[in-house]
Parts: sequence; C-alpha cells; structure tokens
Amino acid sequence: MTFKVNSPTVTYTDATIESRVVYESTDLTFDPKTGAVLEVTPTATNFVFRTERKVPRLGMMLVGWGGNNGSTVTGALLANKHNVSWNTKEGTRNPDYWGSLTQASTVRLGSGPNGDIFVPFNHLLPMVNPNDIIVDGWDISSANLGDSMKRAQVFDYDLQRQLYPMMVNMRPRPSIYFPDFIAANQADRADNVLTGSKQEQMEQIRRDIRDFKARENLDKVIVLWTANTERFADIIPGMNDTAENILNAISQGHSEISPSTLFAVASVLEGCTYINGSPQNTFVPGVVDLANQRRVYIAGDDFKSGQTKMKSVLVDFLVGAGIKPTSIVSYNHLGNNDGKNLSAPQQFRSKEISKSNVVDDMVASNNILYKKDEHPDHVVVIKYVPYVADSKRAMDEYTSEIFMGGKNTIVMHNTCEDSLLASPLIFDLVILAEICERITFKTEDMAEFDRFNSVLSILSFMLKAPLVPNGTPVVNALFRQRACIENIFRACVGLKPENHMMIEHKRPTNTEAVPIVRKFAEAKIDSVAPVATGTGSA
Ligand SMILES: NC(=O)c1ccc[n+]([C@@H]2O[C@H](COP(=O)([O-])OP(=O)(O)OC[C@H]3O[C@@H](n4cnc5c(N)ncnc54)[C@H](O)[C@@H]3O)[C@@H](O)[C@H]2O)c1
Ligand SMILES: O=P([O-])([O-])O[C@@H]1[C@@H](O)[C@H](O)[C@@H](O)[C@H](O)[C@@H]1O
Repeated sequence: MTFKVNSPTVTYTDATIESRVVYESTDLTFDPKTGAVLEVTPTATNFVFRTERKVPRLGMMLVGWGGNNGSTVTGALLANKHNVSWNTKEGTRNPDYWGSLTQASTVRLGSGPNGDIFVPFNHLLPMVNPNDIIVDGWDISSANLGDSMKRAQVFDYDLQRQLYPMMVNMRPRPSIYFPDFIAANQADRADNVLTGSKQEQMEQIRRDIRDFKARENLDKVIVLWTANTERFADIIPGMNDTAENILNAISQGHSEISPSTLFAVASVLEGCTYINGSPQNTFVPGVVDLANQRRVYIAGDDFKSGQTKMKSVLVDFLVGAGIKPTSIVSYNHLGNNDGKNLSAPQQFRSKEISKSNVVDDMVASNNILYKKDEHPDHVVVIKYVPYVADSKRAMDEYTSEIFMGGKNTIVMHNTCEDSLLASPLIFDLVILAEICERITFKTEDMAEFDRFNSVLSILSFMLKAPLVPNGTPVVNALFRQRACIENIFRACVGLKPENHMMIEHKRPTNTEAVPIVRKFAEAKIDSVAPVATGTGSA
C-alpha cells in the first residue's frame, strides 16, 4: 500500500486496518396490487470492516495445469518473477501483467492541483504479489509444463526458449477423469489419471492439497479449475442437493458426480477457496450447502475474457443510452484444445449457456425498451478451426432499434488471444479471493465479525456467469462489477464509494466561496463546514 487515509473512522495497527463505514442504500415499498414503487427511503447501516494486513505465502493449485491457460499462467509468473525479456520481430519485450485488474489498472483517489490522482488498484489493500505465488496442480495429461507451453503455442519462441528449462521439471499430479463429462476427443490426452472409487480419488486430491501446502510451507492454498469444460451434471434431489447427500453420493460413487464437483468438495473440506473458470455447473446445490456450512469461499463460473466481456460492456452502453438491442449474434472460431473439446455438443451447450445469459440483467433493467419477458434475439456459435490455434476469432453483429424507427447495426471482429486474455484473470481471481479471506466485517446486529457469504460474488468481474448467493441479483454489466470490487475495497480503508459526481469542479466560476471540503479531522461526520483553505482533498 502507498497511502494511509487520514480519518477518525480508520484505525491502522500492525495487524489490521479497521474502518467504520456508513453504508448507504435505499429501501423501497411497493403497491401490493400493481407492484409499482410507492416509497423510496434512503437507508444508512453502520459497518466496521477489518482487514488483516499480513500477506500470506500463497499456493495456487490449477486443475488443468498443463492446458493452454495453466501453462501460460505459469510461464508468465516465471517471466515476471525472473524478469525474463525476449526478442520479437518488433524488438525486445519485457514481462508484464497487462489485462489484470489488480496488477495493471488504477483507481482514482481524488483531485490534486494538476487534476485527478490515480493509484494502482493493488495499492488499495495489501494484496499478494503474483510473482510470489507458488504453483502446482493436476492434469489428465502427463506432459510437463515445458512441453505443455510448447503445445499451447501461446508465447513467442524466444520466451518459450528461456522459460522451458524452468518449466520442464514441473509435472502435473494425476487427476480425476470420468470420460463422459468431457468430449470423447480428449481421451488421447488422458494418460495421467487416478484410479479407485470416487471417494478414494477425492481423498487423494485432499492429500495432494495437504502435501503441496506442507512441502512448500504455505500459509494457504487456493484451488482453481482451468481444465476442460464439462457437460452439465443433472441435479438429483436426494443426491446432490444438500451437503449431507452429496457426501453420501460420493461415498457411494454416484455416476452423476463430476470431476469438477469432486475437486470442489475436496477443496472445501480442506478449507481452500475453490474457483471455477469453466461454464459447467460444478456448484450443484450440495456443494454450495457444504461451502456455507464450512464457511469456505467458492466462486465461478467461466472466465469472462473476450467476446463476452465486450458484450457486457456494449449491451450496458446501448441499454444505458436508451438504445434497444434487438438481435445479438456472436460467432467465434478457435483452434486450441478448448475449442476441440467445445466441438462436442454437450460441452458446447455448457459454454452456450454461460455466454448467453450475460445480457439478462441489463435487458431486465429497462422496462421502457423491453416489455416483460422480452429479450433480444441472441445466438452463440462456436466452431473449431485448428489452424487459428489459441488466437480465437470473435465476430459479432449487434442490431438495435434507435430513435423514431431507426436501426443501428454494429459489426465487430475481435481477435481474442484466448490464453493471454484469460491468464491475467486467473491471477486476479486468486489474488482477490485471497484478500477476501482476510476481510471480515460487523454490523450492529452481528455479535461477531464474519466474512462475506461463501458464494464470493464480488469476483463477478472476471466471470461470464457469476455465481451469487441464493436470491441475490446477478450483475453482468462490467463497470458495475468493477465498481463493486473497488468500492468495497475503498470502504475497507475508509474511502467513500467513487460516485463520479466531481461536484467540486462544477461550481459557478463567479462564486467567492471556496470549494466545500469535508475534513473529518475538523468536522463532525454529520456536518459539512466550509474551510478557509481551498486545498483539494484525497
Ligand atoms: N479465454 C480463455 O481461454 C477461456 C475463457 C473462458 C473459459 N475458459 C475455459 O478455461 C478452460 C481451460 O481453457 P484452456 O484454453 O486452457 O483449455 P485446454 O484444453 O488447453 O486446457 C485444459 C486442460 O485440462 C486438462 N483436463 C481436462 N480434464 C481434466 C481433469 N478432469 N482434471 C485435470 N485436468 C483436466 C486437459 O488435459 C488440458 O490440459 C476451458 O474449460 C475453457 O472453456 C477459457
Ligand atoms: O470469454 P469469451 O471470449 O466470451 O468466450 C470464449 C469462447 O468464445 C471461446 O469459444 C472459448 O475460447 C473460451 O472458452 C471462452 O469461453
């Protein structure tokens, strides 16, 4: 962190940052007959946020470690850690974490004499440095990470050449493989698989987590799925609908328990946050129930890296501007192994679902444009074209109705280097999940400090199909998701939410009075007193 907040509402000790926050919202009352809003009442709730300042020694275990994303994440970490630069036809390139919210974006602190002041996002709170993360994981393919990097064809040759010696001795642990959950075309990779009952395999994953933690002297481990997309599992009452039932089903080896669900259960039982970077329904109700019982974080689903990320911006812009998208056609082709797996109908269906639901909240927000249950036509097409490898081509057409019967059509070609866009998100998911493990909060009606809900919806910014606590709203609009993370972290250090009003810069030029500046040190929280000097405030 590079700044301290000067406020009587924030207390810094060696161990913690404690911040007293008034969380303001609105309470609505409705007409019971029509559902129309009757009253809007501003509300204020006193929160105390407590953040542990000690950054832990963190282990990240990737399921699918030998894949394009897994090998790219590993190589990028090593390149940054060891400052490996490489030659390209455009000249020398240096390692970076571009595309990472925590490592390459900034937040506005306030205004200075020469305009707005921005600081790196990861200066808001003490976060893990990705260079310090220790990596391990599993893969059904026995290929070492050096060969996996070559197979992925993501990095430039000169970078691969330098990284290979650092990665060739990294070997994925044998993994859980049930052929009917992923495409049959993946079978030729599966030479590194566990055997035994589902219970025995799940226990082995738990031993692997404990072994990694002990071997590397870690403070904590976070497990993240970046293995192939599975088909959806059937939700079966009495089997995977509660924590007790799913544990029984695993002990009985029920066929509908997927590898990803076994990894999730193993992680939760080991007290490790589990993140799902793929679209399948790993988090069947029994897993969510178990995570809530054990107060362990789970998050998902499906990295939001390229075509869908753009969609969650474009549709938000259109609908927010009062323009009505009526047809959205998203086509893409890719040639990596993910694309090969997605060429199978059931695996494509998982991805189609996660890519299709992303507009629902934005459409539902505007009943001027859309009648009840009215939606744009929305089509998702994915084709496997080996030649383009990891360089996914996305082509989109957005047709919208505009003013007075007009139509607008936006056509976009978006070359999404899949792994170079997804890998920064993997760092963000793990780093943000880790800092969330060090944040607790208390309100007046809570006897003790407690952590967030076990379904860590704050990570939605990185995910196509955000998993949220039952009964809570799903937000896909990208900038609302970003603002959620930033403003919660701002609250943890006593800063107000960024509201973009900048009203201090909108005063009549002829006014004599100096800008109103609230200085907690001089003014009571419930009053605002003009001050003699017009200095900008952070
Ligand atoms: N931009 C992106 O790359 C992006 C965006 C969103 C989601 N995803 C999802 O991320 C996942 C990984 O993408 P990728 O491009 O790295 O794919 P990939 O096929 O290159 O890597 C997946 C790896 O998982 C391994 N695997 C499969 N089943 C496994 C199991 N049960 N246990 C352990 N390993 C297993 C495979 O052998 C492979 O090495 C896919 O599900 C993909 O849909 C990727
Ligand atoms: O994130 P995004 O670019 O919208 O979606 C992508 C899909 O279009 C693509 O088929 C596949 O590469 C990735 O798994 C990713 O899910």
